[in-house]
Amino acid sequence: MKAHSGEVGVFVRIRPTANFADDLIELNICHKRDSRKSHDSKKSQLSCWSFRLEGVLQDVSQEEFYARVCRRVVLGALDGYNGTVMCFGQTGAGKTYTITGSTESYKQRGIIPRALQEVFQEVEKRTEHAFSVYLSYLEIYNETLVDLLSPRRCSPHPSPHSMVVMEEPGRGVFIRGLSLHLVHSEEEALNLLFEGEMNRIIGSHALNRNSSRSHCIFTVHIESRSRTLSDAKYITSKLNLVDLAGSERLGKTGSEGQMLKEAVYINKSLSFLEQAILALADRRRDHVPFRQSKLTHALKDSLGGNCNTVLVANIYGEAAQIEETLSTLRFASRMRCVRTDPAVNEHMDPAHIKKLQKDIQRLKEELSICNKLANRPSISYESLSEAQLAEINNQVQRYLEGSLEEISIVSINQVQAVFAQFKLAVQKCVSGCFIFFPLKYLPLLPSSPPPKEEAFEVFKVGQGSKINCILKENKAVLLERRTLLRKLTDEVNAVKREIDCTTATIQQHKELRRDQGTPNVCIIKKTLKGSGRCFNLWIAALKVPMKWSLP
Ligand SMILES: Nc1ncnc2c1ncn2[C@@H]1O[C@H](COP(=O)(O)OP(=O)(O)OP(=O)(O)O)[C@@H](O)[C@H]1O
Repeated sequence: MKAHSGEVGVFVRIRPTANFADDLIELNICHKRDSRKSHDSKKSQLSCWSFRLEGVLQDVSQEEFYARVCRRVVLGALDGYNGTVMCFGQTGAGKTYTITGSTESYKQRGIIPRALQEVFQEVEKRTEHAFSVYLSYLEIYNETLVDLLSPRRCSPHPSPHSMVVMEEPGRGVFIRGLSLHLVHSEEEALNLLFEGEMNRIIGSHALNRNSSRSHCIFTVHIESRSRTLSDAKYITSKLNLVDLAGSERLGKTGSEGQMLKEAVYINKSLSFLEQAILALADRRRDHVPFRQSKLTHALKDSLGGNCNTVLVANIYGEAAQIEETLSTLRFASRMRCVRTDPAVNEHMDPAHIKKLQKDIQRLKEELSICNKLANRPSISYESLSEAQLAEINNQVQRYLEGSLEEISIVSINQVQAVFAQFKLAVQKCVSGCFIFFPLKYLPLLPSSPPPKEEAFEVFKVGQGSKINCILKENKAVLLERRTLLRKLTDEVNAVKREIDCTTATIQQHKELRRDQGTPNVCIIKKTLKGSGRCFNLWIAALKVPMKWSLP
């Protein structure tokens, strides 16, 4: 169901009477602008008032009333929106009849039993969700909080003072000490409603034989969890059905003694309610006096805010009650100015969160054992702080600009952050946003694949710079060795030439000596070193006489 944001829904219900004051009360359904016009034109005539309301219901059945005014609030509560239906008006005008209904016939049952029926019918229909429904029934009598469903009610010393209106962030307003009752069916819920009704304080005066002497808040607390999604989210809502005590003119009701005291309390708390509504309706005011009375404090988050709120103004249609009717309608039109902004009450299940946290811890431990076994240095899996993210972004930016050679990475999350930044930079570039890329980094862009040689050059000055250095060093060593080898070859060739000459000379001597005597021969060992290797050359030479010379 879509939430109705904006104003509080305000409806008027007229108690049936044979003496409807047609000459005093005119029921008009006007276009908004026309209605304002008529209001302005009648300002000067003090005896005429015009009120703009969402609907006026006269002689409507309980069924039609529920369908037109309450159904959307009840269905909203099943969707997770808080809802409030509140009956306000003069004593005897039909508030209890509207909220609870008459026990005379099933047809005359009021909003509460119909809402309970609707809730359990919907619970049956919405099989994809598991619903929990709890009920509470609070009475505020002479500024005292009373639990109408308290299990301790029958005890000889029930303690009404142990209940307190509390506020907690995330929980809103609640009554500490008020009993909550889990109910599984409409029947169980109705039994509790009747039990609470029996405990209400009723008095009798001239205008109402069964006058409620207190304010009553019947609350249906709904919690729903998805059966199909196993997530930690769940929604809650409160449906408040409020039967306010009736305002009364003491002269008319003739209240005395205890009844008079009750009437004073009732009128005072209703006046505080009016003050709170005035403040809520005035957008310039930032303080709303909710704590002036138990009633306003208990209803703090049920009068506007994130709640679907409906006010039913119960009035008499008789001339004798015209003053009270005017006062009720004034309150109703003020209530219309209260802004609402209904929102679903979504929560995270603390037990589920705890379980997930435990799972994460266990997985981290397993991962750390795996890393140890795989001889990997300790890798951090912690998520990055704002400062760490900013540092990574800065490094990526400098890397892209060419002022940083390497991005230091020590964790998996940093790798992800770096990739995310690269992706962002590429996306910006592709989508036409200006970003500075030096020429050598352009090959990073998928839209312009570089030639191999160019890519190698980029590699040599970038990531491959170390390898390039080693390559250069090795080249220098090889060059040095080549020079040495050339020198050695020259030497060997010279020696060889020497040997050839010597051999030729020996040959000549041999031929000469063949007739003269024995030759003088020895072995010369010559060692040459070069390029880290030893070249041993064994050279046979002849010791020639000093007088011997090369040709
Ligand atoms: N719309 C209605 N149709 C039939 N009977 C009604 C209607 N409204 C009120 N009544 C009857 O009028 C009488 C007074 O109504 P009810 O007790 O609901 O008034 P009330 O506003 O709750 O008064 P109080 O503030 O004193 O408790 C009851 O007998 C009730 O049945």
